[in-house]
Amino acid sequence: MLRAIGLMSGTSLDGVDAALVETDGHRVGKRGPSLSLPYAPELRAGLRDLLDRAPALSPDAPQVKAMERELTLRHGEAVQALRQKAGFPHVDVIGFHGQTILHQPQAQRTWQIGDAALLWRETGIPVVHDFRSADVAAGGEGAPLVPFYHAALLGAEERPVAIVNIGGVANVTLLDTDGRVHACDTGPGNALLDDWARIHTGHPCDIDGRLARAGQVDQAILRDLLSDPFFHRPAPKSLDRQSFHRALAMVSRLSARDGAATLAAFTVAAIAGTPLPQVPRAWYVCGGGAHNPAIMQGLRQHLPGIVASVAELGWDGDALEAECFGFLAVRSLLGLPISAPETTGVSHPLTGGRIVGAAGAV
Ligand SMILES: Nc1ncnc2c1ncn2[C@@H]1O[C@H](COP(=O)(O)OP(=O)(O)OP(=O)(O)O)[C@@H](O)[C@H]1O
Ligand SMILES: CC(=O)N[C@H]1[C@@H]2OC[C@@H](O2)[C@@H](O)[C@@H]1O[C@H](C)C(=O)O
Repeated sequence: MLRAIGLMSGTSLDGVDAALVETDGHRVGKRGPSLSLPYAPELRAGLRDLLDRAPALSPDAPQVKAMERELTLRHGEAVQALRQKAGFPHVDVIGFHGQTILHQPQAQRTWQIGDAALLWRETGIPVVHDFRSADVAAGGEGAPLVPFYHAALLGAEERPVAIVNIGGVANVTLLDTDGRVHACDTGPGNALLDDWARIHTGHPCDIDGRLARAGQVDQAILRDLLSDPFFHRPAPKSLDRQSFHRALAMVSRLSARDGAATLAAFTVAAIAGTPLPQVPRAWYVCGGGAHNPAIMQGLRQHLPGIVASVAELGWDGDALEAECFGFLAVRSLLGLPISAPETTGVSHPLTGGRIVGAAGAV
C-alpha cells in the first residue's frame, strides 16, 4: 500500500481539508488522521471574487497568480500540520485538488487553481493535481470524482445504497445491486444557504439550520426553482458553484427565515428528485450539510428508506473528500481509471491527474 495525503478545497470556500489514507488504488487501508485549516476572511473574499470573475480571467492574470500562491501556501501549512499530527510518517504522494473557480464542462472547461510545483517545493512530496481536465477534454463532466472512492469504501454493504455528499454543491453516488457505480451532482448543497446567511446574519453559514428551521418554505418559489432544465437532464451531470445563483434573487423578497427554509428545501428536493436507476434502501449523508438539521430533517421526510450520517458506516464525513483525493492520486500514479461513463458521462473509463515531482516528471 502507498501512503497519500489528500487535500480538498471545496466549493464552500471555507478552508482546506487534509487527510492521510493508505491504499493500493483498489482497497483502502488505514484512514486518518485528518484536519481542516479554515481560510482567513480575506482569502475567502479573494476566492469569491475570482469565482465571480473567472469566465473573463486568464490563468496568467496577476490576481490569479497571487491567489494561487496564497492558496497553495495554506495547503502547504495543512500538509505540515497533518504530518506533525500523524508523527511525521513517510508520505508517497499528495493529491492536490485545488480550488475550482470555474466549471463549464459543455465548453470543455474546468479550472482548479493551485500551484502544484510550489506545493512540491514546499513539502518535498510528489504532487498529483489537475484531476478533472482529462475527463472534460474527453467529453465527460469532470465531476463528480468521489464515486470511485465511495465504492472502494462500501465493499459488501447492502445494496442498492446511496452516499449523498452535501458540500457547496451536492452530489450522489449509487452503488447498485450488481456493484455498478452511478453518480451525478444533484443541485445546490450549502452554497446558496451560506450566501443567504452571510447577507442576513453575517455568519458564514446558517449555523445548525437555525434560520431555516424557524421559517416556512415558499412552495411557489420552490416549484419555480425546480423547473430549471438541469433537473430534467439525465445523469451523469455536474454543476458550477454559481449555477443556481439566481435563486438568491428569487428568494430576496422573503424574510431571512423563510428564505433560508426555501433554500434548504431546494437542496433537499433536488436530492430527492434525482433520477437514479434503482431506489436505494439507505442514504448515507456526508459533507457539511450533514451538520445542518434543517437539511437532515428534510431528507428524512422526503427520501424513501434509511437516512443516516456516514458516521453510521464508521466513516469521517468531513474528511471523506480529502481522503478521496489521496486515493485518486494513487490511482493516477498507477494509471487506473478515476472516472467512467456512469459517473461523469465520459465515453470509457479514464485515468486523470498530472504528477509534479516524481523522477523525470517535473
Ligand atoms: N453546524 C453547521 N450548521 C449548518 N451548516 C453547517 C454546519 N457545519 C457545516 N455546515 C455547512 O457545511 C459547509 C461546508 O461543507 P463542506 O466542508 O462539505 O464543503 P466543501 O468541502 O466546500 O464541499 P464540496 O467540495 O463538496 O462542495 C459550510 O459552508 C456550511 O454550509
Ligand atoms: C467542479 C467541482 O469542483 N465540483 C465539485 C463540487 O463540490 C461537490 C460537487 O460539486 C462535486 O461535483 C465536486 O466535488 C467532489 C469532490 C467530486 O468531484 O466528487
